[in-house]
Amino acid sequence: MFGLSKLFSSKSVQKQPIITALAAYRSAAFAVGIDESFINTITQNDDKSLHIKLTLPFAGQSEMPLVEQHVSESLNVPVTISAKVIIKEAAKFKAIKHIVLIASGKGGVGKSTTAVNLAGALKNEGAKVGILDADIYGPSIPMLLGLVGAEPVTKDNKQLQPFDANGIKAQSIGFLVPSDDATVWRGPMASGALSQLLNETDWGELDYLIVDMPPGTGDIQLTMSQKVPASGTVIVTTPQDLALADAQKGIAMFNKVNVPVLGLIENMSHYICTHCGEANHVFGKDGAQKLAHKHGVPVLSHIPLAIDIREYSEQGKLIASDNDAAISKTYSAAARLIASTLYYQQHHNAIEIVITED
Ligand SMILES: Nc1ncnc2c1ncn2[C@@H]1O[C@H](COP(=O)(O)OP(=O)(O)OP(=O)(O)O)[C@@H](O)[C@H]1O
Repeated sequence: MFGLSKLFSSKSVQKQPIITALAAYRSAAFAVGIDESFINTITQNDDKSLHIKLTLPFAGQSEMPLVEQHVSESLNVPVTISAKVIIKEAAKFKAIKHIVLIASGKGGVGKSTTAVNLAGALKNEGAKVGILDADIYGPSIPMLLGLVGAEPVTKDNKQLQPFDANGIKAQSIGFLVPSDDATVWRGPMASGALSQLLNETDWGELDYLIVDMPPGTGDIQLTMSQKVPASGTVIVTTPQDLALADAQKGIAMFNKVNVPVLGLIENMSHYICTHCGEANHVFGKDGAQKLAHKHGVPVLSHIPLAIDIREYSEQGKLIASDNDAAISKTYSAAARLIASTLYYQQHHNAIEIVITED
């Protein structure tokens, strides 16, 4: 994409070893390495140390310290990397590049908690992010983002202004409709309200809009999924058999309406004992993995059952945005993987996924 000569500020820099080292980097999100086309400039300092500027086509900034370490060890010189995220794909809806549905087969598995924290993590990865709470049965995003009591504001009496929750643009069906009314909703009504919120909110430019869907796989969820031009869905489940059986119905529903299932997130996957540090599989083990394998989709993350997650949520704070909280790394890794999957889904020639029996 760039003329190679333009990449290097000094003619004496050996280009190929740097390109090779970047290409050889491997992680879940950068499964095929850092492509040459991501390189913006490379500068060599007097002391031979290198500074590499990258433009990432998906949200993945926080992985750069690991890339620095890898390239530095490969070349045996100190390396610093700065990266900005520019998603070049065409917007799929207004100025929104990707809409990602966060769904669950049944209620109470931690879908909304996961949705807001993924939004926070995507923002930390350098992306412009919004969240739309479409859970008509119990819109909890305002509470999770500390926006309880906020009143929606319109611009020129036409467009609804999204709320700003620490840089995340947020909108909720709960601001418009009292949740008690949801019990009498039908599919067309719910999907109409969702379309209205999507259309009439002044989202501006967004890289990722996370939609917190109502739990379940009935008529309402089906109609809503058909209405949204989604790039993909993430299904949240717990390891319990019942939740997994419902998650399976979720996969079937999204297959039916041709929304790609990006993967499963196993929430409340295990509990780390605060005394001995051992992982206890309170609700069962490997269930999501088996389900994922059966349907040829990945497990994007195993999020532990953690008191911190609940406590932050109750205070309207995002644990994923607190770099000091160990769990934030789990949400970041999941967010990078979702962003990378969305990118490679469109640039699929670049990657070949082989699923083996072991
Ligand atoms: N990993 C976790 N560790 C501890 N508590 C969690 C975790 N995930 C979610 N919770 C807690 O579980 C409860 C249910 O979570 P949440 O509201 O996100 O579920 P949900 O699937 O969106 O529910 P609903 O389907 O009713 O909308 C909340 O009290 C939340 O704080």
